[in-house]
Amino acid sequence: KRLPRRLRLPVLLAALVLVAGTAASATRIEPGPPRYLTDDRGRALFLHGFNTSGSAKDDPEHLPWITEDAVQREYEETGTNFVRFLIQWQALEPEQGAYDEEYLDAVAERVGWYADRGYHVLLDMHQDLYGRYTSPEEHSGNGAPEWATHTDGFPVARQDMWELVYLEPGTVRAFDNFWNTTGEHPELMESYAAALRHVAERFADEPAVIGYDLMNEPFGGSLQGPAFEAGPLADLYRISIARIREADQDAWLFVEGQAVGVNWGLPSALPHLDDPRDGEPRIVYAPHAYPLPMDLGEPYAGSAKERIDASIEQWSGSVRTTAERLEAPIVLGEFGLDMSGEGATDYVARMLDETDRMAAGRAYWSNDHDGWGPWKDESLAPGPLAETMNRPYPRVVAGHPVEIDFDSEAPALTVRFTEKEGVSGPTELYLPDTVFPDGYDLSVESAGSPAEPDASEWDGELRILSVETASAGPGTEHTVTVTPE
Ligand SMILES: CN(C)c1ccc(C(=O)NC[C@H]2N[C@H](CO)[C@@H](O)[C@@H]2O)cc1
Repeated sequence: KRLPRRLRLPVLLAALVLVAGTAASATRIEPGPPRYLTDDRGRALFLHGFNTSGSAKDDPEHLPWITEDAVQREYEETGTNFVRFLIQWQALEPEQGAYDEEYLDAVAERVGWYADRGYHVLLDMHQDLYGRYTSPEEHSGNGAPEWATHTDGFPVARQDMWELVYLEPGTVRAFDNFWNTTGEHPELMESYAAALRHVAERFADEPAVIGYDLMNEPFGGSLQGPAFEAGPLADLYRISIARIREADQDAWLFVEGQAVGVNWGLPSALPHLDDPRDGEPRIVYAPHAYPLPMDLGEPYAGSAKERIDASIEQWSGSVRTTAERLEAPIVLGEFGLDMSGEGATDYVARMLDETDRMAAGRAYWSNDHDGWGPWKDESLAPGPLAETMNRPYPRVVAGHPVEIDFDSEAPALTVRFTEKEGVSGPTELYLPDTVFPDGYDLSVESAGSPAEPDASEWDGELRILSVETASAGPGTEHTVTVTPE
């Protein structure tokens, strides 16, 4: 992903031209009351996992490399509870109106591997470069099927840097036809939404499928910034939400702003999206984070580290602004880097701290064998990323979360929450053996005074500590702190 030096300025200028309409002062708001996903007992749900997987883009069956053994190993080495699982429109609907049920069977088999291990699965309708039919062979274009790809004869040239294929005339035209910016293809967005409904029909009764990421890294073609995000992108989301809700009233629906500019930290102009379901809305804001200095090849170290930290601060403020507008919880859908770079594990830990502070979920990009992932090689020997992701975190919190903090120096995991009516069950904490090799010490405070938990239980196999705090009435603040014995 490192940009050749000679390409850095033109790429930056090209991308900034594209996002000119997006630029807006990223007003940082004070951390507001975090919104969060909830489980079937009303507990706040925290998602911690990987994207699975980039390899699906080039796989002839459009499936990720993962095996059931690898899912088991992932839990053993990282304690994750979440997977952003890539699916593709071209595999789902290779011919218009004809869905490939064998593909969905294969997806369901893999969902089962995660379900059997207590994972939450987000099915990500993935695209890069619109699809296979708009990108030269060596670029991993994926997403739209051939029948939905209309380049109108405009060229798509090979590029030294895959991202630049987005700017090719044929790619831009394919997107302009999809968004109906050309006025020539009003049917494509409806077809896309119908495909999402078909997936929802298939998994509506699979409790492990927590929801759907409606489109990966949307690109507006010749329409960029607010005109795109508040225009056809919001329209696609409204149509897709309506179609999915015809099949599934309970899935969480994850929406992204455009990738360009927003991945770097500029605010998204995505508008509030209504959810027609009965009960609380279940829309999730799912941004990606790729700080621009790192996209331009800077390591998270030395003089660049301060600039990257400032970029993360801007990103965090922009994300909060957008999530507040959407009245939605936040799940960071992608963050990642080449783990061979200087400061790589520090960057991952920084993003895990940031999402803890935001009460946000996160999925690292990705679990591939490409130098970015957690495995040293195909033997699934864990590398430095696995060790960094294998970190204490709350899987569920029995109330309204106020603070999630893992202090790696102490070390200590602190979870603070206010008691809420309608919530049942314990707070569940994942405690890796690397931090708690000889057990743990648990302390509980309720309304500021030491308290005894009603119950606590340790599952040594899954390394999960369940803590039942004694009820002291709605609004009471409870603090659970765990330190190594
Ligand atoms: C010019 N455009 C539209 C553009 C440029 C760069 C990215 C990108 O790096 N994305 C970050 C990662 N996300 C994808 C998978 O979703 C990975 O392939 C990228 O590394 C996206 C879009």
